[in-house]
Amino acid sequence: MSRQPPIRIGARGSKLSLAQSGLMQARIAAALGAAPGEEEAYAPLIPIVTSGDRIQDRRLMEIGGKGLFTKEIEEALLDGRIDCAIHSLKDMPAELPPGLVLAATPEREDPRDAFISPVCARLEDLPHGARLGTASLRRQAQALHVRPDLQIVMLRGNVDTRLAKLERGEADAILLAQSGLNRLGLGHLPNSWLDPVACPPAPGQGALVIETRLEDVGADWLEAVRCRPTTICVAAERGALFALEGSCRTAVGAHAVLDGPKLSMIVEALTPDGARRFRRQGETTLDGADDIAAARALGLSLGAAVRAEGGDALILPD
Ligand SMILES: NCc1[nH]cc(CCC(=O)O)c1CC(=O)O
Repeated sequence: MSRQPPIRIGARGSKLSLAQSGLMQARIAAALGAAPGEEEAYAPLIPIVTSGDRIQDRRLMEIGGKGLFTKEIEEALLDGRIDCAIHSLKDMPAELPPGLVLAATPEREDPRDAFISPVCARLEDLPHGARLGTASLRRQAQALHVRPDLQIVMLRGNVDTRLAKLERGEADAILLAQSGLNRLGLGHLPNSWLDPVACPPAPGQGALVIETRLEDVGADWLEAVRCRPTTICVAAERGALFALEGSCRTAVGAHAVLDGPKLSMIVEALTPDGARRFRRQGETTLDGADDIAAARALGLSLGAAVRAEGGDALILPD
């Protein structure tokens, strides 16, 4: 017998995290049989502050990596204080603590990176030596690959903070995930988007994921929010991440698309300065037997090929 309501949802306090948790709260409550207005009774949001939320001024990788946004939430899950947590899939490390699982992935939002600038319409059009604000090693390397003249300025913080820094002139342009902007009601801000094949986004970008304890993975309410095509695509992308030992210290992009039974994907990794880029494209036809494993295998093999070619040059030294 799986857990009955209430299903307590652990939520970080950032605006984006609250927006994402709010979206999923409505879906989960509906799956549990809640009528409109009963969301808090069926699926209450439990606020949790993480170390990552408290530290805003240094690069993620310098302060301990992706795990900083998930550690306190995962402790609450393991202690039984909450029953699930909603994350951006791209923020999840390749491996989870024992006892926890990424239990369900709903429909993916727009996976692309968006370009926002008061100066010009596209990344390619930035003036020589312009300042691109980002704290993401992948965005830095991908931008420098096409525009080695650009100056990268560290622009960390949540979406609002980064937009405010752009407004104040701390950078000439920034790159942000379109999905996050959409969820915050700011989807109209970008001037243009990076092509996801030419410049693949982070593995899993645009997808949310529900993390639970292992024993709850079969619950009916989880089944109700799963999206099969998204699950297949992100299995491939996270396979590539795993093969590349992806962390905040490697610039890895992966983008998978499912068209009927045909799964195609592109994987790339770059040296942090963007000077060298290693890419593999591949596809497989899914036969319905174990599509998620087949998708992950495609990502693993393309990722391993990129890793073999790029070697240690792909990893940012300490
Ligand atoms: N690293 C920050 C982060 N984590 C998840 C998102 C939103 C994108 C998503 O849902 O994948 C963002 C903002 C951004 O990259 O612009």
